[in-house]
Amino acid sequence: MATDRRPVVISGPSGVGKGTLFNLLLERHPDAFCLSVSHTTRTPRSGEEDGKDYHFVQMQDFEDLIAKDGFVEHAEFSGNRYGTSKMTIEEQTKKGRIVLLDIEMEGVKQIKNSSIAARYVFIAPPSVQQLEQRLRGRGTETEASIQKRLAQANKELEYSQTPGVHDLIIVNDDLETAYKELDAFIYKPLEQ
Ligand SMILES: Nc1ncnc2c1ncn2[C@@H]1O[C@H](COP(=O)(O)OP(=O)(O)OP(=O)(O)O)[C@@H](O)[C@H]1O
Repeated sequence: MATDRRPVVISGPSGVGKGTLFNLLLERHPDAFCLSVSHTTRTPRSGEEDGKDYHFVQMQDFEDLIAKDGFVEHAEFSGNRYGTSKMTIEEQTKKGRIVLLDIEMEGVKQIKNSSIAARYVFIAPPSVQQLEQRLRGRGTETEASIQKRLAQANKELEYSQTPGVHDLIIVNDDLETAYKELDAFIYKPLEQ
């Protein structure tokens, strides 16, 4: 069991392999982790479940929660709001699970300014060219979306160079090697 129970914030450019690494952690340590479920004001897509994929809420409820300082981070994308509530993190941590958060750069900045004590891992690609290959290989993005993600990736990579932001930067070149580094970091004994 991990002795350091703080939530683990994992960030990195789209397509770098965050989802793949999360899935490996969940698969290899059943019951040890949980993915933080975000709040959103967008309407559910077919197949999405309230409380599992997202907590689907009305705009007014979302704004009330902001006013009560209930979010560790929140942001707006294409007219919809998304956020991670403090209560979600606290409830899961109380249940004995280590909360894994998949958060983009602006959210990382907000969590660092919040009252939540977390650990920060950045996943970097071996190169921007390889990142582009992975995004294309995944087959989920349009050309415009790929270009948008690559432009954003450059900003994320630049920010990741800021000293003191991340506790660990992992280059996801060979997947198994990257996984081992992440696992070792999470299970590293708590520093006295
Ligand atoms: N080490 C690796 N070597 C080669 N391919 C990889 C590696 N890690 C992940 N991939 C592949 O790269 C693609 C992108 O990975 P993934 O979907 O996990 O990225 P992500 O960071 O979660 O992206 P997003 O933020 O857009 O959700 C997938 O097709 C995945 O199988």
